[in-house]
Amino acid sequence: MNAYLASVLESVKTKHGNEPEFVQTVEEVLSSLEPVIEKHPEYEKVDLLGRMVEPERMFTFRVVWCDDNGQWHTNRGWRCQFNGAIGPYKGGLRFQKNVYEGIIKFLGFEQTFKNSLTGLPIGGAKGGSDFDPAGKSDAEVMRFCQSFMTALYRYIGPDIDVPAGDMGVGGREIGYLYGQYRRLKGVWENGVLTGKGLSYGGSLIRPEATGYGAMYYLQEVLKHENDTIEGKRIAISGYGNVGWGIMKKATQLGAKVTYFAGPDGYVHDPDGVITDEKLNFILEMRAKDPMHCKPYADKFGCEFVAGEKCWGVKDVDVYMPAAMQNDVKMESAEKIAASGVKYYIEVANMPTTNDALNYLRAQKHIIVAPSKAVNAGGVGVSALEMAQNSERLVWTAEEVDHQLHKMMENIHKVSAEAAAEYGLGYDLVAGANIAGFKKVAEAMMEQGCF
Ligand SMILES: NC(=O)C1=CN([C@@H]2O[C@H](COP(=O)(O)OP(=O)(O)OC[C@H]3O[C@@H](n4cnc5c(N)ncnc54)[C@H](O)[C@@H]3O)[C@@H](O)[C@H]2O)C=CC1
Ligand SMILES: O=C(O)CCC(=O)C(=O)O
Repeated sequence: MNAYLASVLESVKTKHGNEPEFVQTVEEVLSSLEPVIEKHPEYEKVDLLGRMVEPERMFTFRVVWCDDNGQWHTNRGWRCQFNGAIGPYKGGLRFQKNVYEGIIKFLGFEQTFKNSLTGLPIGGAKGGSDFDPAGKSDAEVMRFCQSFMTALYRYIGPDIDVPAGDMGVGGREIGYLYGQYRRLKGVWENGVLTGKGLSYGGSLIRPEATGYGAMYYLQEVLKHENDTIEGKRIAISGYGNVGWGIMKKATQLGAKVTYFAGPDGYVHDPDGVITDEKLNFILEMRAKDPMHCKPYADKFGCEFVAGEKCWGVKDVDVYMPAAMQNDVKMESAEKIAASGVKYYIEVANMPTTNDALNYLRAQKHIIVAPSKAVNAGGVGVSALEMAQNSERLVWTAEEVDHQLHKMMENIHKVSAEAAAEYGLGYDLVAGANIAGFKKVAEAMMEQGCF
């Protein structure tokens, strides 16, 4: 690694030794940037990379709420406004027990490059809380969200910072958050949040956008390989918002999800999750209990393998981890490589550890696509929601879907072109990092040092 890159990485490791996920993503991105840094020695002079790995600001706040039994609880909330060089800060909120600064920072860093790849004017941010919505009543979630927004509302706005959903934050939470924002500000500023309900400014297709976008990206990879989507069998992890979108779009395109994994094990449905009955059951199942997918196997008479992941199954054509970070470690990567599968398409944010990712990229028979490109359709449609809110218009589902499709084609194209420009062949991982980096770097260079 070039000396400047190595020194930036070393300093991140020293400063953030207790935030391994953040160190991991920085290492992954920087390891792709060597040829760009060699070509642009001016970046070192202004310490562009040193500035890029430091959030513009990050804050922590107390969130106090009362449960249905009258017991009060104290959680922590965070917002990390990572990089605003190309647009207002933009990125989701994650409510999950294990959330801490390192998770929020890793997600904010990834978001900066992902948002740049969409081609739209949105900077990178992320936020969340160590609050776990699982098992809480609607009233408890509402009180939590109201308290969270009371702490956050001064620091966000349609032209400042626009949160959205991520794990544990869906339409219900966004509704409560927006209600509290409106109550506190006394203005109609629905562009302050995305992923809203349709009755108050949400965009058609936003709930499906990340999964649909991932499938459109997969189609571009298949086209590149002179292959087609028809009949492809897909194994995924996660059956949340993103997994469900993949299942729906796969069915529409003539492919099918035949394996899906949850925290309790994995389901094998050789017929595929393709009927409305099955897709709706998934929605109900996750609303009731996001930790168990076995009820699907019980209901539809499929095989369920408890406590295992589906990485390594042989009768699929595509793997798409769509649950959480570091879901695929070295041991799973070896099984995936041994299965002979050709397409490894990351969907969740950073679903693969760096050693596993590098191992998979080194396999000649596997094409690896990186999450920050593949899942960018979600935030991309969030930006389209912001555009609709600004013009006070509502676009049709066809219009949004069309724009999403074009966006995903373009993300694949610019990533492949960036890799080719630096002599890296069809390396979609490096290509996405370089293409995402270039726009942010140019904007930072033009705006001066701060
Ligand atoms: N919602 C969105 O629009 C976007 C989400 N993402 C990323 O996609 C991933 C999934 O997000 P969502 O579907 O929105 O979240 P979600 O909360 O709706 O669903 C997460 C899913 O992961 C499963 N899961 C949790 N722990 C697991 C474990 N240990 N093993 C296997 N499965 C497990 C849950 O059962 C659930 O099905 C996350 O990494 C998120 O950051 C990325 C871009 C946009
Ligand atoms: O829609 C958004 O603003 C953010 C989506 C998100 O959380 C992500 O891209 O990881």
